Amino acid sequence: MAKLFRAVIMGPPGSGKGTISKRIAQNFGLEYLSCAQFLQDIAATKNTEEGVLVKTYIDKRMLVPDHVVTRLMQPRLEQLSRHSWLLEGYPRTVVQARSLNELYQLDMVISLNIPYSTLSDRMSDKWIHPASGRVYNMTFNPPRVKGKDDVTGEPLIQSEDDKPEALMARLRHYKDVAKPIFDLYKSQGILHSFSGTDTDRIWPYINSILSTKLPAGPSESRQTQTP
Ligand SMILES: Nc1nc2c(ncn2[C@@H]2O[C@H](COP(=O)(O)OP(=O)(O)O)[C@@H](O)[C@H]2O)c(=O)[nH]1
Ligand SMILES: Nc1ncnc2c1ncn2[C@@H]1O[C@H](COP(=O)(O)OP(=O)(O)O)[C@@H](O)[C@H]1O
Repeated sequence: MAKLFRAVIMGPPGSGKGTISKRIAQNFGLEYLSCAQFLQDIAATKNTEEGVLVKTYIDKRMLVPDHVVTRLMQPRLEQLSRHSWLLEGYPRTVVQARSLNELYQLDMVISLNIPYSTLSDRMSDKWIHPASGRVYNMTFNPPRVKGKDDVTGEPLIQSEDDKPEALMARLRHYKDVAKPIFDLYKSQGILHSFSGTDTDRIWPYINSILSTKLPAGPSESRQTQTP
């Protein structure tokens, strides 16, 4: 069996992690696991102490404590142990990064470096379908019918979190928390940063570097969600 590939994608909110992850998963047949989606699914479906705890943090827009996320992620990653994967939104703290390092040797960490003004413009154009987490952008990937989710036809909303002051605070937080994670991955020689204002311009660089490490594959990809 070919060596399995382990990758992580990082970037501030709105930097295009989800958009690029889907392209990577489609082109290279990796399993793509969004930690936020995974936690949201647990909060929505698991009526356990852990599910309720996770929901409390998500509702308060606070990071779920490291030991809880790590405990939940470990068995999920175990399920994917025979696949190559791409993680989005995990690790989010250096403690999570160290826990992940103890379990897996990462091959590549992709960091998206997008200017604030671009993030802010994107957010003002961003609409979401709250029930599914599907994300639209009125210029980049508009819904088929204005203001309606493509799958359910339900109304789309704009999130309070994406308004300018909230975005600035989230960005500041991201920078503080991500810095030691970058230092760690830099010291391992696996950090690759991509800068720019357009996903479509960054994508060819990511695609070409991944092509040197991975065979382009018939897609076994799907976004992996709840266990
Ligand atoms: N205008 C524009 N919007 C983009 C671009 N790339 C992604 N988006 C949109 O920006 C928003 C954030 O992208 P997403 O992939 O969800 O970023 P994430 O928060 O890092 O996962 C979404 O509404 C995307 O459709 C781009 O190059 N240009
Ligand atoms: N790696 C993680 N560690 C802790 N909490 C997380 C992690 N990833 C996601 N979350 C939780 O999921 C929520 C939604 O995550 P996300 O969609 O990335 O939005 P945000 O950019 O507002 O954090 C976060 O507010 C947090 O409660």
